[in-house]
Amino acid sequence: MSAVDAAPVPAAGPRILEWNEISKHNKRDDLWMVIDGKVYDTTRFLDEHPGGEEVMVEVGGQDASEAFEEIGHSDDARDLLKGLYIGDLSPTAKLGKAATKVAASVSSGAEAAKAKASSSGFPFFPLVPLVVVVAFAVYKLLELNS
Ligand code: HEM
Repeated sequence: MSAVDAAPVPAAGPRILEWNEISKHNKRDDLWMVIDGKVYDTTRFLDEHPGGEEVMVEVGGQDASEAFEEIGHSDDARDLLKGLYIGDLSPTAKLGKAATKVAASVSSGAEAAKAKASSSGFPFFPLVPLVVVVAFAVYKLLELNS
């Protein structure tokens, strides 16, 4: 074997993966998942997972960050991830997720405000523009009087 053959393959940087590819790997015998923007091939690890196979298959081909964090996995579990790493989620896919999250939190905020308004028995929510108009009128009156 020549010296050239023995040389390590130069790192080409992480493999960038899109959801259309990742989502195909959602089966017991071919199972990927994304945790914090990194893609892991968990197929080999499946039958060793102390939490069982089922929970892993459920998040196969998807973003498992929340599920992974919710369990409160140990540092040992995080170390295991390194051996399963196969690439990074593409930056545009990450942005898409961030946008979805923002939209979801904005709408859930609005839903919460509505729920709050209706649960008090009085519809405060539609009154917001009225309050603004009244406040503006008072401000103008005070301005005229001064
Ligand atoms: C490749 C990703 C994962 C790895 C390397 C991993 C590793 C581990 C390890 C080492 C444990 C033993 C406890 C610990 O050390 O924290 C564990 C337990 C567990 N994991 Fe995972 N896990 C992964 C993904 C997931 C996902 C996605 C879920 C949920 C959907 C999950 C659910 C659980 C549950 C329920 C337990 C049992 C906790 C208990 O009985 O106390 N795991 N996992």
